[in-house]
Amino acid sequence: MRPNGCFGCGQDNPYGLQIESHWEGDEVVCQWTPKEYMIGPPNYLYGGISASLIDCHSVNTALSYAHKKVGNDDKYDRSIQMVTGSMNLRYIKPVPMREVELRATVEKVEGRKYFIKTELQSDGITCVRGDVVAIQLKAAQ
Ligand SMILES: CCCCCCCCCCCCCCCC(=O)SCCNC(=O)CCNC(=O)[C@H](O)C(C)(C)COP(=O)(O)OP(=O)(O)OC[C@H]1O[C@@H](n2cnc3c(N)ncnc32)[C@H](O)[C@@H]1OP(=O)(O)O
Repeated sequence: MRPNGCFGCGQDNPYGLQIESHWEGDEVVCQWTPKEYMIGPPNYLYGGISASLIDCHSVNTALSYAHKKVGNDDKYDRSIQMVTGSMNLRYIKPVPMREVELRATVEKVEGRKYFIKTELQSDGITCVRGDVVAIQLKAAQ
């Protein structure tokens, strides 16, 4: 997906998080390591960064799923566009300042709405859980 300036996943945004998400069976997975300055409480990741990670990873999960639904597994179709409609987060445990893993599944699709469940884990422990509704833009938008 290039050029891509998205703050979450854009490889062309040097100030962004530059996450890379990929399918593993029915889940979309991403490993990512924070920079030191992304700290919030002492020793722990800033909560807004967790939110951004979950946001982008979830919307990309929906975007990729929408491509798969029409039999397109490998080519980015710019006519399929997805935005975050809503996001509900539960911060269960503080996130240590080391590698995290995001794991997302598509719960259901209703029309243009994609309901995504994403967990942010540290050492296999779920620290943040997100419910995201990604909405596919109407073709004319
Ligand atoms: C050059 C190449 C580049 C290539 C590289 C690109 C890579 C790119 C990677 C992208 C990865 C991005 C990852 C970050 C994602 C963001 O950051 S996106 C930015 C943040 N989000 C926004 O700005 C969204 C702003 N909101 C909107 O634009 C509009 O409100 C929406 C969400 C499109 C909805 O408008 P609409 O299409 O007119 O929707 P509408 O017809 O009213 O409703 C459709 C359905 O959705 C429901 N709905 C509407 N709004 C909501 C809502 N907020 N919550 C839940 N449900 C809703 C309605 O109830 C309705 O449901 P049904 O009645 O059909 O059951």
